[in-house]
Amino acid sequence: MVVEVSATDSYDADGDDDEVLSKAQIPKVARRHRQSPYPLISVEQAQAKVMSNAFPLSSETVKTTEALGFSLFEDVYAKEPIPPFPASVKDGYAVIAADGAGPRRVIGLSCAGVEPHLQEVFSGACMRVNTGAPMPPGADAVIQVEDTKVIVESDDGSEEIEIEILKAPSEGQDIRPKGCDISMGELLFTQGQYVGPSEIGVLVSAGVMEIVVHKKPLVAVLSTGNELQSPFDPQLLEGHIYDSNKVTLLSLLKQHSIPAFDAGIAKDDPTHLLRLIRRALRKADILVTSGGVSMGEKDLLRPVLLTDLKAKVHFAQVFMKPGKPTTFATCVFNGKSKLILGLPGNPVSAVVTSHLYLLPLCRKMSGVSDYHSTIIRAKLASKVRLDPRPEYHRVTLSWSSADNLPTAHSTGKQMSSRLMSMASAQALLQLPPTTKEMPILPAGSVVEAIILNI
Ligand SMILES: Nc1nc2c(c(=O)[nH]1)N[C@H]1C(S)=C(S)[C@@H](COP(=O)(O)OP(=O)(O)OC[C@H]3O[C@@H](n4cnc5c(N)ncnc54)[C@H](O)[C@@H]3O)O[C@H]1N2
Ligand code: MOO
Repeated sequence: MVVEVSATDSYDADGDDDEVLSKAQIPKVARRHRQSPYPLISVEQAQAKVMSNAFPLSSETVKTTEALGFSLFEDVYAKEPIPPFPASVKDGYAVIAADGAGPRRVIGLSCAGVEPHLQEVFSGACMRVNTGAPMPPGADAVIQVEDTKVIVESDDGSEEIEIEILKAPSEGQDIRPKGCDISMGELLFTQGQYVGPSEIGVLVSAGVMEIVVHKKPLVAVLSTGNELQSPFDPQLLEGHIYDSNKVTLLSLLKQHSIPAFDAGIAKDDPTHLLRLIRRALRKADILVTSGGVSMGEKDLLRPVLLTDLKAKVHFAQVFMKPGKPTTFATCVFNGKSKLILGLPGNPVSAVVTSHLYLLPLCRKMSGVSDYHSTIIRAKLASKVRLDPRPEYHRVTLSWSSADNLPTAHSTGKQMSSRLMSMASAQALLQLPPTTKEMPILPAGSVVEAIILNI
């Protein structure tokens, strides 16, 4: 049984890709394997093999404003306190709390965006303040405008001369002291933190305008199969289909801020496949292919990887639906480690396995410490018939405040060719394989669900 083929040799890609010929021996159709020579492993085992082969990449410095989707290479500390000055929380009046309730003379205005007022608030006086404005010296409380009334105004009503405070303020009321959100030098985020929109906001507000991040892996996406036509071809030829996997996978990677490029469509010809793989591996850290990994005589990926690229195939059969023939290999190409995920060609299989293997792998290689997908529990809206393989059933989720768990609604027929089942999906239910005792899960059953797109 072929289980793992050693990759001690490095593949040297010198020479023109257009000249190279595959040496892969493709078995004659009558002599092909009738059973896969690879053991059927669990999803957990497959994930562990993929993750243990993720290799760290180097770091780079980026502008914080352009850091969305990166993860921090090192801990980051605040360069400024937030707020940088004691600030009013309300539109109202800066006062001295000890003066209590009663009349006050209005001596001026401190509004957001001006330098802290030099004029001091003294006993019996107050200063108008806006939300976010610096507190004037002398004042130790803010009284909101709702708790005051005007006693004397200027003739034209454009100035308040005297007001009455209706409720006695307490010291510190409605003031954000300097550094109360974040103090100067405080640890903001530790290394491995994913940089999302709010992290960028925190960093910029604390004066951190550049950060050191992990480089992201570059992914090449390759489709395989003679039946495939580019979406840019004006007319679909007989017996052909549009290559939807490549654009779906490229879009998925884009959605997750992972850099990726189109590596083309390989014909069912080992030499053409090898040429496109070589071209892709010259640049990419990870090569993702779809199709050509099952039991057909045109399933050429593994022979080419093993023979021509001296790759080590870690697994090629996973006990899951969809995604059974998912293949994972590693090789050394031009002296550099490369990871190859051979996803099944069926469109749903390619997307589901991307969520289970490709995205966590990319997150881990991008340095994200929490690279696992989020899993919740959900209740089935209706019964489901279980499959002999553990199934990743596509669902939408709804929430009613009367329930303690979200409800999962199937997206309909779950054939791995029907991408519509994935189109509106918000989660993948992790259904157990069928047993004699339990062929069906009844409505209301609670199952675990992988949340998509977060
Ligand atoms: N004898 C067996 N046959 C099959 C088995 C098996 O265990 N024994 N497994 C089945 C399962 S499960 C899957 S999944 C598929 C996977 O096959 P391949 O990965 O080899 O994919 P292909 O045969 O190349 O294509 C399958 C299907 O997907 C369409 N396809 C392929 N690429 C694209 C693309 N880029 N865009 C859109 N659609 C694509 C292709 O035309 C086929 O219809 O194998 C089963 N067979
Ligand atoms: O495992 Mo295949 O991916 O069912 O269609």
